[in-house]
Amino acid sequence: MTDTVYPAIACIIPAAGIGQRMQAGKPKQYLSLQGKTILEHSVARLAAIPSLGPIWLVLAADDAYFDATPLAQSTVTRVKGGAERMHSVLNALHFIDEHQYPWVLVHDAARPLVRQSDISLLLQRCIDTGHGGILACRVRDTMKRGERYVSETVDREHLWHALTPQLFPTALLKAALRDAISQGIAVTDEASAMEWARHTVLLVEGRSDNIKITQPTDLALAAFYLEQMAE
Ligand SMILES: Nc1ccn([C@@H]2O[C@H](COP(=O)(O)OP(=O)(O)OP(=O)(O)O)[C@@H](O)[C@H]2O)c(=O)n1
Ligand SMILES: C[C@](O)(CO)[C@H](O)COP(=O)(O)O
Repeated sequence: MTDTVYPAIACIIPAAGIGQRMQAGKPKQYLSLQGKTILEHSVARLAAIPSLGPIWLVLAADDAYFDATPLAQSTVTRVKGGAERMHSVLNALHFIDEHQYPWVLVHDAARPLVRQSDISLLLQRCIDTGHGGILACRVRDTMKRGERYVSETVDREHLWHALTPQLFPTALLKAALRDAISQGIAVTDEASAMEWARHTVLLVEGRSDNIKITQPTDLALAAFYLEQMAE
């Protein structure tokens, strides 16, 4: 990390999901990866970066696991989650003063493998340009549209997988997320709200091993990637 001086950046980690697709019997952010919970890994990735400010951790109102993790003794601020990810992020934004923290970074608890080098690149590109942005990786497979049959092959030339972290000016994200949600816009990530509000969103190419733990096979893949990182 260079000694670049950045404006104060608040961090939000949405961790209030139930991990239904993981079928693990507990929220996937509390599954173990090399002896630590996925949540601990994701928090540690952000906490290791000096340029990032305090963390607002969004937990389910009925979370029954957090207090048993070492994070219960950490300095993270807990916020109550909402019905969907977008509500959880907006709940956290309500506690973040945009004058104190002009930028906010949002990172999924379910993405424990993000590299500091990728986060540093995102910070640099966004703060240097003044535009918010997202880590993303290019689509490498041929993309099809359809259900039971192919209806279309989609040109993948300019297609990306949106990842996290996603980094935006706090005031702009607050307004965009609030307005998009109130108008029923489908918001699956922060960038969707910012695009809807017609703000520029930078695409910052990141590593494809910054996977989101979503389905059962992802845990073994994450363990493999983590071992590769240690070497
Ligand atoms: N109401 C919600 C839903 C999701 N998340 C968080 O948003 C991130 C990405 O969401 P996803 O991968 O969909 O997690 P889940 O919603 O738990 O997964 P599923 O859809 O399989 O239940 C996760 O860290 C999850 O904990 C959240 O904070 N609040
Ligand atoms: C935010 C995100 O991780 C970007 O790819 C993704 O949109 C989360 O989607 P999910 O359905 O909530 O997992």
